Amino acid sequence: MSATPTETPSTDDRAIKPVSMTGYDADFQAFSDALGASFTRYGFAVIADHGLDQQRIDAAINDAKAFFALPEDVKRQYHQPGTGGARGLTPFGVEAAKGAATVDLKEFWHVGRELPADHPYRKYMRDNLWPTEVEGFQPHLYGMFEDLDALGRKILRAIARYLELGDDYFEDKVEMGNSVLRMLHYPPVPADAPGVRAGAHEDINVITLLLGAEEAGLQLKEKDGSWLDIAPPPGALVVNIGDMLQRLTNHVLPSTTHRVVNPAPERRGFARYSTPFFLHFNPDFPIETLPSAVTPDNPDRYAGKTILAEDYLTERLREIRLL
Ligand SMILES: O=C(O)CCC(=O)C(=O)O
Ligand SMILES: [Fe+2]
Repeated sequence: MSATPTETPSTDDRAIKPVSMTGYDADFQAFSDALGASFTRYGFAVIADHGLDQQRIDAAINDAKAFFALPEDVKRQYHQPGTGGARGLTPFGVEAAKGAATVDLKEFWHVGRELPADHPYRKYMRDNLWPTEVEGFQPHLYGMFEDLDALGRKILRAIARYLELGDDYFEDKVEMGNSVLRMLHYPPVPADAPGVRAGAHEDINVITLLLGAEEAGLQLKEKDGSWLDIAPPPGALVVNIGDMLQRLTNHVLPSTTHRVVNPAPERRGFARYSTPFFLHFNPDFPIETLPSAVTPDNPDRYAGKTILAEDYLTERLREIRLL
């Protein structure tokens, strides 16, 4: 059916409706119900009024842009091949979606948690790398890591409420999580570019908090196989469920396939910058199906398959060519 001139072609009645973070303090139960309903339906939610300090975010994003603008040989000093891409730069043309024939059209920088000198998790987490070429990079990017870590934990309280687990269920399971902030750069796309900016994939972690998706391209896969534009309003936060939480909840909360397609011809000359924060469990957390998520209609899909978060992560990084 073709659109009549009075219709707005981009309006899709399947579109995700934003949930305002102001509801978190005003009516936590209603906020948690709305968020949980969005995750159950899409595996995604769009959060308006997230309350993050915009100046701190802008400072970090500007530093990332300055880093990506450096010469390739300077940037490559911060690439550590064979280490899972956990810290520093992963250059253009390395990461590919699981099973994909072509690589993604992106480069990215990873920041992880800073640990005290003698912390037992040091055996799982590497030290951060910090480029000396961009002044302020370290405090700005680590500030953004901490802000998103704190917001992610708040959002997990709402997810715990929705799942009737006790609001602080996730607290001690993620407090030293192996989370990473990914500063992503998708360079301008030539008219004949093969592949897509990011191939269809699911996120590995617990939840992902994504800023910067207002530059078009992000789509989620509906159950009928069609692709739905996510198109958040400017400044909104996109949150999605990752495979670890899907597994813990026996797929009650789905980890939905998503991708970033190349833009329309008039936007192909523009770079895209986005910043997912992949919130992870503590590395030694055993992911074991929640008893409350097992019902006669939804029998345990992972009976006898308890796996440590760290082992699950390693398995998945191999699949996406980062290990
Ligand atoms: O760039 C985006 O909007 C999404 C990126 C993404 O899905 C990812 O890096 O896992
Ligand atoms: Fe993703």
